[in-house]
Amino acid sequence: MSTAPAITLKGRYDLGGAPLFHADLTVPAGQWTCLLGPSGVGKSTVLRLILGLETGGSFNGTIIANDAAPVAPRVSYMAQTDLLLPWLSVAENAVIGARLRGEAPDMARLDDLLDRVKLQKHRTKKPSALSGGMRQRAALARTLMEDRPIVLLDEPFSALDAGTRADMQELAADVLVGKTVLLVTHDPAEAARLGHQIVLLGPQGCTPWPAPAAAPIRALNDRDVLACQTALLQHLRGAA
Ligand SMILES: Nc1ncnc2c1ncn2[C@@H]1O[C@H](COP(=O)(O)OP(=O)(O)OP(=O)(O)O)[C@@H](O)[C@H]1O
Repeated sequence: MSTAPAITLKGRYDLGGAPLFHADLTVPAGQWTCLLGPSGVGKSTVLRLILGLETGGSFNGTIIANDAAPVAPRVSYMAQTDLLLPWLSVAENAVIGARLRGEAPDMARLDDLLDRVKLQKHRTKKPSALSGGMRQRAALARTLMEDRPIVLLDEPFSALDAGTRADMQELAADVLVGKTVLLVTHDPAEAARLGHQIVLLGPQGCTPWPAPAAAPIRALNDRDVLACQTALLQHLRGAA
């Protein structure tokens, strides 16, 4: 798999004939960038634009990787909705990418990931037999099965209880070392823990927010993490 590139998205996005946001976002190579902002500002749209998916609006600008190769074919994407296929089991859903490409799935990797997302004993169940948090972990396993250099995550831990959320953050940070990751989140604590870079998206553009100095993934009780999440929450409350 190719080296993780940096990605730059620059331009204006219009929805229904009016501008929704201006963006000048650089996602550094091999690092986590956490994107926050009010509901409806366009965070998921940014991910869909990078993927080249339909958004309902129009983008006038550029999305480029610093190695000049196309971005979309190198992306692994976890959407806000789990997009699990209801007729497949947890394990079959997790390897759907390889199956669709006509490749043999890496079964050792699958076993390891199902252990780590705590779904090993549920691997033969269909999505309808899972809780919301279990479904989200199944979708996370499917995303992590794809060994892609660019990973786009749209609120991937939002349905998880607090303890499992912390565990899954640590799993994702471990598995995605060296990848270029763009994480959309509403959780200031998550951004303070995971982000090499934290960016706030507003109608006028992207504003960097200072991340704690230590390298991610940071301890939950790290003093700088706590200070960062508190300041970020205060700012977001003020901006809402
Ligand atoms: N397919 C679509 N067609 C038309 N409008 C859309 C479509 N998808 C999203 N929108 C609109 O685009 C705007 C931005 O949506 P988006 O989902 O990107 O916001 P967001 O910042 O991710 O919100 P949230 O934090 O609530 O998930 C919203 O006004 C939404 O209603």
